[in-house]
Amino acid sequence: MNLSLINENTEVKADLKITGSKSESNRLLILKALYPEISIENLSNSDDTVVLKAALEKGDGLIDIHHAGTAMRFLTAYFAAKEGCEVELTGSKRMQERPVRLLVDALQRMGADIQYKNQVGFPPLIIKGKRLHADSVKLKANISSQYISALMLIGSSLPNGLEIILEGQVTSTPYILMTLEILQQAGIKGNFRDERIYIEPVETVDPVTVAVESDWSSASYFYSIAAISESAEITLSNYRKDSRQGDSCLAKIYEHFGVRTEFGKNTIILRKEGRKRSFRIYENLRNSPDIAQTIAVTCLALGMECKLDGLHTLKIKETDRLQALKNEMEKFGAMVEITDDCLKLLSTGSLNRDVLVKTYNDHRMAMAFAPLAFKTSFSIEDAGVVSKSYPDFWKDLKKLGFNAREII
Ligand SMILES: O=C(O)C1=C[C@@H](OP(=O)(O)O)[C@@H](O)[C@H](O)C1
Ligand SMILES: C=C(OP(=O)(O)O)C(=O)O
Repeated sequence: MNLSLINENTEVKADLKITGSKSESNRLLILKALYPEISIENLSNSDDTVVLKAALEKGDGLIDIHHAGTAMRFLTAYFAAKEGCEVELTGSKRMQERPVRLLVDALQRMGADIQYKNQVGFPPLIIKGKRLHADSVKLKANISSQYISALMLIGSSLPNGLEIILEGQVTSTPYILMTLEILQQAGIKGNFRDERIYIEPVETVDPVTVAVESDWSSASYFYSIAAISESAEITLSNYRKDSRQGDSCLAKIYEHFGVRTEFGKNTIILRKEGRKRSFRIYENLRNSPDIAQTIAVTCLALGMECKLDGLHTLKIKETDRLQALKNEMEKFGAMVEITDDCLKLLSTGSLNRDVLVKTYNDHRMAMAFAPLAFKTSFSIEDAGVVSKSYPDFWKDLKKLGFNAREII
């Protein structure tokens, strides 16, 4: 499905309830599989959560998790430690290019039986679940925090718990802290000090209900909309000021673009307050890589320059996001430079019209470019990709007055 987009209504007022965080949901689903006493509220309706839930229910044989990175990494650890199960864990063509070697190596050192079906280091994986006995494991921490979270999630089910010693510069740290906080909320003790994580062994937990906060990465597109609009009052629920999602740093970052966040009881209200504060912004996004595309496109729409760095993980996500951003922003007339971990938007003249934005099977490409509809008319290819994290995205955008029309 390709969508043509335009929004001539530059004043937005809306009230939306965004689906639960897929990161929180996917952690809780793994924990619930280990400890059925856990109940979950506000579970995400994203494809990535739906496939993870189905995989846990299936439990053996061929399991295809499509594009879901957290599902691939969390399930690798989960099935490796599940005695007696036999699974071939695979995913989309892109998933078969996203590395898992560091995690598989660590699990193998812990006694796991995992083999690569095709290329060493990449899915599909053939996993024969075993009781793992290791107490301690070392892991390089600069490629993906998902490997670390995967081990943390199974740590408490091992006889002596698990110590994880992190090597190198830790990336996406808030996701590790999110895992720890969710474990603690479920009644599992653990700590993370310096480069060492420790998760205590736990056989059963007391019945507990954990509420998933709505997804902050999904909220980023409304921050961008507020920034680009003439006036905005967008109420989003359910959000908390003391969020465990690192992308809640949006509230601070979007002050540069004149967007103020008001925290209510379980809502945030985004208001456009006058003009952007500068013509150039610099952000290191090592701790919040998923909002890089949103911020880059906000700058493009507002004719601002930006330097975004700490982006070394973007090349191994749903697509090479640095290259994809450069390709698509340049179609609008921007000058963009990229390196292995940095994107610089150098200048934008007047925005070209009638561009076709490619999405590269990446939900965030579609959603990040959508707010540009305030400034120019263009189309988005394969717009259905948004369902990976936010299936109702286009429906919600229409509530804000966006004209999104399906084209052939
Ligand atoms: O643990 C998680 O839920 C996630 C961790 C991050 O990945 P990396 O640690 O690979 O950067 C993030 O980009 C991804 O969308 C979700
Ligand atoms: C990178 C992402 O997801 P995953 O790694 O779980 O596929 C994302 O949602 O932006």
